[in-house]
Amino acid sequence: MTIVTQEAGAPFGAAPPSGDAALVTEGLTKRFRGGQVAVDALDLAVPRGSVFGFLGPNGSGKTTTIRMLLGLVAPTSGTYSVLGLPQARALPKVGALVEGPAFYPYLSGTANLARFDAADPTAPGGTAKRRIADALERVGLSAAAGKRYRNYSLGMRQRLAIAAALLGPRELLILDEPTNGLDPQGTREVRALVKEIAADGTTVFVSSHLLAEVEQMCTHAAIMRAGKLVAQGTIASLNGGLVARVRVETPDTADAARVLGTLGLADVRPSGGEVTAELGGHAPEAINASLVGEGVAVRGLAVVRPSLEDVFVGLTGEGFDVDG
Ligand SMILES: Nc1ncnc2c1ncn2[C@@H]1O[C@H](COP(=O)(O)OP(=O)(O)OP(=O)(O)O)[C@@H](O)[C@H]1O
Repeated sequence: MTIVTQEAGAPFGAAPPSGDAALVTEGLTKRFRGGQVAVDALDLAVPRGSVFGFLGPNGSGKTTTIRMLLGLVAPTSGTYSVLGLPQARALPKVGALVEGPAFYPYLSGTANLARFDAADPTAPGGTAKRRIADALERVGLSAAAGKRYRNYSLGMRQRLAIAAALLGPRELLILDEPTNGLDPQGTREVRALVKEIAADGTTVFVSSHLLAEVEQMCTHAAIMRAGKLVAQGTIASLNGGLVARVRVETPDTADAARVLGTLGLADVRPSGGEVTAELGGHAPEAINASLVGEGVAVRGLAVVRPSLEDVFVGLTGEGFDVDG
């Protein structure tokens, strides 16, 4: 699906090439009445087969972007393409979870999905039973299929919501903050499920305000701040812009700094009780052996790898504040 919109008076642009991308946006912008720009000239490219983390503090424009991609909100300007198909053909191949579906507490998982399926005009009625059983199986709820929804744990409830998004063969699954409000167990269940779904070949586009979650669950990420894209790419490439450092805890900071310098480590920085330096290609155990061999009292030695939070801070000069 390729949707092209225009600013008043502006010419229509060409649809972006979708190539091997599940989602592409070019200059996608949403300005709400009252003038607030929720999404500002967003250029996204989501490769097929990726688990793509759409990361940003609350209020950074994630939900608005997802609503535009699903045709729920009209963009002010810009273009987007879903699975490289016309909208009517793309949407049946897209499962989405935006604001959890309302389930009936006194109905079973199966009965809830049946109601959900019956409300979808694009779902073929004759295969409903099979598709519901398959969806429940896919999210690991077959054994609890006959249990009432109100007796489900938080994780089971969210897995049922994801099952509702998987009631047909999907090439793309879009999940808006799927772990929000879950307990730690439910969060683990949903993260594991996302990985399983992706392993089956479905592209997963998942929004989150949790850096660590995206780092653990995703192959790629885009980082948003105040409606604008800050960075996107593979998790490794995003982190790769920053280098790993070694941190040595020692009372002998001057000696430790000298040894690290002799070994050829760059950017050696001694400060109260510790010395840090760029790890480069050095093996931490070799660094430790050299320090100890030179009589440095090593109390601790750690390799500090850059996180997405460091990337965000490096690019924006701000902390990643989840409250936006
Ligand atoms: N219908 C609307 N009318 C006016 N402003 C809106 C509307 N919907 C969202 N906004 C504003 O647009 C900005 C982006 O909101 P959005 O919900 O897309 O962000 P988000 O990153 O998904 O955050 P959250 O995780 O809190 O939902 C916010 O400042 C929000 O207040």
